[in-house]
Amino acid sequence: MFQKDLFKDKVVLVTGGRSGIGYAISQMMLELGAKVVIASRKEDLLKQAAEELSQYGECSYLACDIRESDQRTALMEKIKADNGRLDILVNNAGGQFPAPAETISENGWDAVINNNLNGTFHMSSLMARHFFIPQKEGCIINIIANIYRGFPSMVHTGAARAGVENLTKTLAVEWGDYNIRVNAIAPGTIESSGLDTYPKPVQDILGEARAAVPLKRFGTVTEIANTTCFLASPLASYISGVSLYVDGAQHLNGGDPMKLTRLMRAFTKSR
Ligand SMILES: CCCCC/C=C/C(=O)SCCNC(=O)CCNC(=O)[C@H](O)C(C)(C)COP(=O)(O)OP(=O)(O)OC[C@H]1O[C@@H](n2cnc3c(N)ncnc32)[C@H](O)[C@@H]1OP(=O)(O)O
Ligand SMILES: NC(=O)C1=CN([C@@H]2O[C@H](COP(=O)(O)OP(=O)(O)OC[C@H]3O[C@@H](n4cnc5c(N)ncnc54)[C@H](OP(=O)(O)O)[C@@H]3O)[C@@H](O)[C@H]2O)C=CC1
Repeated sequence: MFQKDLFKDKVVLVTGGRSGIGYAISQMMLELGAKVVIASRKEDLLKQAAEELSQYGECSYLACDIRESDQRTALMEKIKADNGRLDILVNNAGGQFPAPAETISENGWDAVINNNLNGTFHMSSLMARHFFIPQKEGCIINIIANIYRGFPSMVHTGAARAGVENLTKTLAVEWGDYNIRVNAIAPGTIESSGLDTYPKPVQDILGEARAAVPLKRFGTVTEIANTTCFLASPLASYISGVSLYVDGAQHLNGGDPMKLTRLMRAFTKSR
């Protein structure tokens, strides 16, 4: 759909690029000519993904927990040593667990905030200071979630993603001085490996949730990759500071938002 060499010679970092949405983004970027670096925690799976992705172009990897400062620095140093620059950062790594708010422990809250909010900000700041600001050019895309009506069953990630939505606006303004564009994508429910990690109550409501989406289906990883490539490309050269909902209008009408919370309460009690 895009011009074949759209990202020729561009260096792209995709966090969480070993699976699901991040993998699809990495594959599409490679097919469009970019050099892609993927990073996530599980080194074996990451290595395997980088080997598979190498059939589409130049893909390298480094294990990195985005919550750990020394690991983020090692990633930045590798990109500098291998490529000397970075053009596009896709903050896709993230995750959470469904749980009624009253059951979330302090550590559970902190783990999710550190993952989705702190990890995203620190990665953006590091890459901006070392690459985008000196280059006077850069592009950041933050993958968030559908938080339009809060996020019942996942209060921690709702708060974290709202923080990222807001920092997207602030950084777009502050870093406009350096010709850095910053945007976010809010996927609705996407058919991806990520969904398989969720417990039974989530699996039980998926049919009903799918039917409640105005477009009557969940999204695909390719649809999120398409949007990422559009926002990262010159086609979007005047777009900065926006959060684009890619969700078949699910944020406007997506069924009973409390159903999962009620099921999770019953599920938690039964364990
Ligand atoms: C209709 C459904 C719509 C869905 C829309 C969204 C979909 C997606 O986002 S799909 C992508 C999902 N993928 C993932 O979420 C996978 C990644 N997730 C994680 O890695 C975890 O959720 C994590 C962020 C919490 C992992 O952090 P980590 O530091 O590795 O976690 P620990 O095991 O050390 O636990 C820390 C703390 O958190 C508590 N905790 C972890 N899991 C749960 C759980 N399922 N339920 C309750 N509490 C949990 C854990 O107990 C620890 O707290 P303490 O016990 O108090 O120490
Ligand atoms: N699928 C969906 O319906 C939706 C997904 N999202 C978000 O989109 C993103 C991708 O999700 P999806 O592909 O579906 O799910 P996956 O679970 O497949 O992807 C999550 C990726 O993030 C990596 N990751 C998680 N935590 C860390 C960390 N601390 N440091 C580095 N890497 C990490 C994981 O790798 P590893 O385990 O090796 O670290 C994995 O590659 C996530 O942020 C997710 O929350 C948002 C809305 C809906």
